[in-house]
Amino acid sequence: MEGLDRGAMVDTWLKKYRLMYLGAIRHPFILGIRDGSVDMSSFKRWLAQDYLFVRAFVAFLASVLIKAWKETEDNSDVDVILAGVAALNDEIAWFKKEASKWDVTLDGVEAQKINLDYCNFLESLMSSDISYTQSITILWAIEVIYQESFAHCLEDGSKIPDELKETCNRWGNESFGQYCLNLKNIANRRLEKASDDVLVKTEVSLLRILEHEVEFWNMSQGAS
Ligand SMILES: Cc1ncc(CN)c(N)n1
Repeated sequence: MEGLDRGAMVDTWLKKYRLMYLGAIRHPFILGIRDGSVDMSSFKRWLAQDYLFVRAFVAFLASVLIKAWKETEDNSDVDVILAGVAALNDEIAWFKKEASKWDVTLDGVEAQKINLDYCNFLESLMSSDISYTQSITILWAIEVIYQESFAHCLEDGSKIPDELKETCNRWGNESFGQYCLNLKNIANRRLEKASDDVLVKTEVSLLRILEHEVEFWNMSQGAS
């Protein structure tokens, strides 16, 4: 597409959809964690539903890993994604531990419709018809929304209850921030050389991710 600085496509999109992005990273659920006013039943609902989402996300991440292995020349992209797979392994263990701390049952918990819709969308992105460029950009978007949301909870002036600090650290810590930056750099590098068709498909799916993420927070606060 003419007139676009493709080297920083992701940044261009973040500017273009700034309000939607802010809706995802400054959602009232997150602001409630930051100022300590969060309703604990919402937090518990989020915990159980996010555990289910993360199990689907593992499969999505595996699909991105396979695409990176097939479509890149050296090992650097695969190594970045592999670090994400390792982190997700810890994340699953953390969800189980956190759930038992809050007396939340994970076995047999049913996904709510909003969660199911999101997981179905994620599954559609695992198809081999979806390019590596689109997949890695989507992976970055999903991760950076959590990273920016929870990092905000840790910024100056926050009043997070002690028992939620670990949750905020999980996604708000510096090394997760670096992982997101690595994903963003890969996405920008790929988008620079992408066809117009891939660019359009990626932009459309990015918008859908923003919508699903906002809906996910809404669901945590009781929307169905
Ligand atoms: C809904 C959602 N979005 C993103 C993430 C971060 N992996 C997550 N755990 N859950």
